[in-house]
Amino acid sequence: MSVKITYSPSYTIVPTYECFNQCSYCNFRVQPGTDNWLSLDQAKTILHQLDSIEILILSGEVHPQSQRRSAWLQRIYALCHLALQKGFLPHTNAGPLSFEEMETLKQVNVSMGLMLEQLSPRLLKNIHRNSPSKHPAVRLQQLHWAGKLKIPFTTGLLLGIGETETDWEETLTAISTIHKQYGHIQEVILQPHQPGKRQQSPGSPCDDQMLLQAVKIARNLLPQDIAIQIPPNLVKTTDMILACLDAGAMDLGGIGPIDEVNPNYLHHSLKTLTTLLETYGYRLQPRLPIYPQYDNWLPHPLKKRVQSWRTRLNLEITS
Ligand SMILES: O=c1nc2n(C[C@H](O)[C@H](O)[C@H](O)CO)c3cc(O)ccc3cc-2c(=O)[nH]1
Ligand SMILES: C[C@H]1O[C@@H](n2cnc3c(N)ncnc32)[C@H](O)[C@@H]1O
Ligand code: MET
Ligand code: SF4
Repeated sequence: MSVKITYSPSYTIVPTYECFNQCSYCNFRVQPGTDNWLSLDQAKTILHQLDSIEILILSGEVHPQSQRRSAWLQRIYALCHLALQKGFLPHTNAGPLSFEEMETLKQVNVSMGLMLEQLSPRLLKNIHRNSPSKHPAVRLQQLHWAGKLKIPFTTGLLLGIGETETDWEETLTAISTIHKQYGHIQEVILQPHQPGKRQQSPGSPCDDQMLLQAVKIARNLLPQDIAIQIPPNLVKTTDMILACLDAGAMDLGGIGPIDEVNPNYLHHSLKTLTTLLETYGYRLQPRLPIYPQYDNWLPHPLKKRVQSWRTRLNLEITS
């Protein structure tokens, strides 16, 4: 029997690129007030033409004390609601939220996410010196709140931003500890930092060997029920994708037409990935943005939608 590797057929919708943080590696953000937020009409046009399952709502951040914060959250809510109406399954990563904001978005998301990145406070002195929402305590608290609210959650590490292997171990151990308390972490993304054309300072890329080493450490430290995800478009060689799978990564994340975070790195086609994996004894299969063990945590209307997608996917896979 071949080993199953999953990916999520996904499309990324960006409510706004504006962000009050300035992470030095970011290729996504624009200055607050300089872009038009995505309107519901624009979103309708986009959704109309898609054949994905997941809609990843990925946003730049409006300051928590800004007068525009509630309009921003309402827009995100409305976009998720629209995606649900059109039959898609939303997953939001809009940076840190208040407890009430998170509770509100739970009603219209099948899962949510936030990268822990790295817990080390050292990074606040350089790459995160102008990014209040990258404070490790703020991000750890998000993981606790998501657990309390029973939100299936995706988090991860950003690799190659000036941290050490000991920092990885600390961050992974923190994720394990929180998961043991609430049981809500469905997957951990190991995200190799790759420089793009728009970022403030070039930074050095996370090389493939470093990623492989991180996969090995993560598989050893994380509980078995947490999946390890790697982004195939950010790994330089297909040999290294395979090496990461051999080391215990079992998911390739969202695959769609554009990687909004790293637009300079194209995804391989699904056909290429499927054939590559097949050749080496793996089976690439689509999955939903919520892992099955969490279906019972969903508000009733969302649970019904998820279950009908599961039936559809099972029929496709077995036919
Ligand atoms: O669901 C998520 N997808 C993340 N993605 C995935 C991505 O946005 C899309 O799902 C696919 O690339 C779609 O094509 C990232 C991609 C990158 O290149 C760099 C960082 C991320 C981070 C996240 C993330 O935190 N959550
Ligand atoms: C959505 C997530 O994307 C990650 N992120 C932001 N910029 C980059 C980059 N250049 N390379 C890889 N990951 C990045 C951050 O960790 C953020 O939380
Ligand atoms: N701003 C959020 C974060 O950094 C999500 C988008 S990053 C391109 O966590
Ligand atoms: S990585 Fe996220 S938080 Fe940092 S500047 Fe970019 S959009 Fe803002």
